[in-house]
Amino acid sequence: MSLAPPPPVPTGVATRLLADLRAERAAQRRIPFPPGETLPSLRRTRRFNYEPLPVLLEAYERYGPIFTLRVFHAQIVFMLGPEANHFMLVSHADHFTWREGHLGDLIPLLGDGLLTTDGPFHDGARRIMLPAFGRERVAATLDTMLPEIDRALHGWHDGAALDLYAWTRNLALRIAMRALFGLDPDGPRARDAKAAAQFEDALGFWANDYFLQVLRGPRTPWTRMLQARRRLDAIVHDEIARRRRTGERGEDILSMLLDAADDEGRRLDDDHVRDQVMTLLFAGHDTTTSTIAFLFHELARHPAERDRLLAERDAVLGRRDPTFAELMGGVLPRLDRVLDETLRLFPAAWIGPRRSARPFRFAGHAVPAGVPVNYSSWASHRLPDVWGDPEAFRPDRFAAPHRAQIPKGAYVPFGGGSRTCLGMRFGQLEIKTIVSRILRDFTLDLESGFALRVRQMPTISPRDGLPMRVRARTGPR
Ligand code: HEM
Repeated sequence: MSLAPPPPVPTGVATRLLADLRAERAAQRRIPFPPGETLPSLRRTRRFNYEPLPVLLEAYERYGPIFTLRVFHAQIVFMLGPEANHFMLVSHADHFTWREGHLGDLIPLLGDGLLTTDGPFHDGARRIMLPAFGRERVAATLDTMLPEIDRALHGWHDGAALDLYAWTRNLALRIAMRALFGLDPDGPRARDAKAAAQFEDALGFWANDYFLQVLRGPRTPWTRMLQARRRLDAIVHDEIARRRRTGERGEDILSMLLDAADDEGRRLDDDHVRDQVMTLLFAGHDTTTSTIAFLFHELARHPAERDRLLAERDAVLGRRDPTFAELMGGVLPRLDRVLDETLRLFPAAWIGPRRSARPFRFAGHAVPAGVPVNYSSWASHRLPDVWGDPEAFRPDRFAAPHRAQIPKGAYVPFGGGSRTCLGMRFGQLEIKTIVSRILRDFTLDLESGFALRVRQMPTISPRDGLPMRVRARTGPR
């Protein structure tokens, strides 16, 4: 027995645009939107597309924790700050849907995975998948990560120049291919090596300017994305069929999902397994990669923090690799704080797009049903009335006495409530393992003159990569 899939969502640009406009008009007739900037503006739209953070912070300053901005064609309600995050993620999470929000744009690539579904279908699938992300399962992935990191570090030497973002992206994709799909990029099956490239091709769609994303027809980014999806699907379905036929199973998530069932014996059918694994790849790849790049960017700009981190690593681990318990059990508190602070300044999944499922009130304003409502961890993490000196990189804000003073809902890099990031533990482990392994032998400096620019689609990442210079560490440890 499998879960009944949700109804399809139209993906045509014109259909979606018209549906948005109709929903907006119907909603507005009943309840006016919260105050804000609601007239169409190409300038605002472009600015939001390229630098959303200042746009959101300026609007917060002007209108408070709830406001409306017209971006592209649609009026979008934004809710920022601790109370807003708690409202959307925890206390009133059932007032919002994901599938009808902008995450629905991902359906053509991801299908009906956790990011694009709601209600019993989502909750049932999440229950079936949860054991695959339990402590022991995630701990076992360390055996996949460490050799891959060693392989990727081969060739690093004192003075080498590299794009750390591109390096990490390649490494994280190889880890994901093994840990999620059980595919071996160096194995005898040539198609295993191709899967990563197809996925990158498909993902490239969201890196296009929005105005290019809406184009349809031959040779458009849309068509290229669909072609890459078809090729990737062929590989994944072939692998699912092979595992079903042979009974072969491994430590990877795909293997687990093929046999997983909930208490009532419900299972994921093959299409659903495909959608979920693709969703995990999508949700985990860019987020992890960007976080590592941002972390090394901040360490390079704050040598005193870097030195403290190196001292901790050397004292606890010397030259050996960390264990899962050490990485995840608070034995390396500096590493934990540096990661927390990196995710405060640069929470990769920076926006949580939803649609209101019913009318509600927040902070004295009414919001109609059926309209886009977003929270933003990125903007919430930079509010000056919540975070002292919000632009400064200060890992010690997460040290024990200060951490307790962070208001509930203020810090949400992994979302919150019953839909908190499913891969949080896996992502944290991967990031800490890679960072800690690099720091065993190397430090990294920014190329002189480099100035970080952030790209925001679909997750935030360094727009121009991260050119860095390797310095080999010397001396006993
Ligand atoms: C630093 C790394 C990561 C960050 C910052 C991050 C952040 C997030 C956030 C903020 C959400 C909630 C989005 C919302 O509320 O709209 C989320 C959901 C999710 N993440 Fe992550 N993520 C990371 C790594 C991963 C990894 C490695 C995986 C998978 C292996 C993953 C899988 C998921 C899934 C499946 C969901 C949807 C959960 C649900 O709706 O039930 N994430 N993530």
